[in-house]
Amino acid sequence: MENLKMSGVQSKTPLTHGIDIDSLKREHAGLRLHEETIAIEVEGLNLYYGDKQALRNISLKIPERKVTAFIGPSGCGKSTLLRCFNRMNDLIDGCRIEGQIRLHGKNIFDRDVDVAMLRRRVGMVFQKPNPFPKSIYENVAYGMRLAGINKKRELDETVEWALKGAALWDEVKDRLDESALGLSGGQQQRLVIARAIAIQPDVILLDEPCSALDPISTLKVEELINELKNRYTIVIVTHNMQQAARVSDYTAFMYMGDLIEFGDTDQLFTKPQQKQTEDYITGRYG
Ligand SMILES: Nc1ncnc2c1ncn2[C@@H]1O[C@H](COP(=O)(O)OP(=O)(O)OP(=O)(O)O)[C@@H](O)[C@H]1O
Repeated sequence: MENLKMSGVQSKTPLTHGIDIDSLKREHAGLRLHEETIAIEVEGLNLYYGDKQALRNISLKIPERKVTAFIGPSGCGKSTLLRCFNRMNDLIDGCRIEGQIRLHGKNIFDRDVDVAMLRRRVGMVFQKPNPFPKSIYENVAYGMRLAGINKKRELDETVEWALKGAALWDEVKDRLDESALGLSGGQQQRLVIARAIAIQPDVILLDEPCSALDPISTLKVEELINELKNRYTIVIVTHNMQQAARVSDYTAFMYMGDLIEFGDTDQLFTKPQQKQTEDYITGRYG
């Protein structure tokens, strides 16, 4: 397995966080990272906010059309790493990055990369649903309009397709002209996901997408993630280890800016290779 440091835990330890991985419906047992097609390859990534180093020599490969979760205690750098993938950190004063991130082989930090285009290919959904104060329809059509698509039929078709893809169509098809702000939090989050997929990205970044949602909405978004991975590469930051175990194929455990362990989710939760990973998933810290 790539990127695993091989010292550490010898035997399986009972997991006190109650993650009963065997009882989860795992369609993806027996995944092998070295057999995957890689969508994003991170190599020797260091990131500094001013003098403070937030990411240390991170290297990992994110497989295409799978769900990869980043877990770890608060402040370990999960969101920072996620934000690198569509260069959102470019917007932060004093942020400096070394190393490479290749999206399908092309370094996203190369001078000739069009950042607006990169962000179309690598969409992002945040913790708090952030629909625009526009109609449901216009929220989903927004990215297409920005791309110069104005034909009503094309817009109608894509809006319907994206809302269906985000498992929201049935709930909103009779109120497309109403304000998106009138939707529930869970519906708003699925709307934001519909807005992201309407422009047909390659990758969807989800930064704690369920932390502001109730359990039923969370379940719907998790089901949606499971469906979307047939078409998109998904990277999710989550505080919730049960959620990482439920939705992801691969998991990266980070601690204080370091990538401690990365591998098949089942393996990481049941047979962690590193003592720090074991301590975290058994609730000894974090
Ligand atoms: N814009 C910023 N300017 C300066 N420091 C920052 C900035 N954003 C994050 N940091 C620092 O970088 C480190 C990593 O933060 P980051 O938000 O990536 O962690 P995280 O693992 O996502 O945390 P959480 O789970 O609490 O969201 C932290 O020490 C944080 O204080």
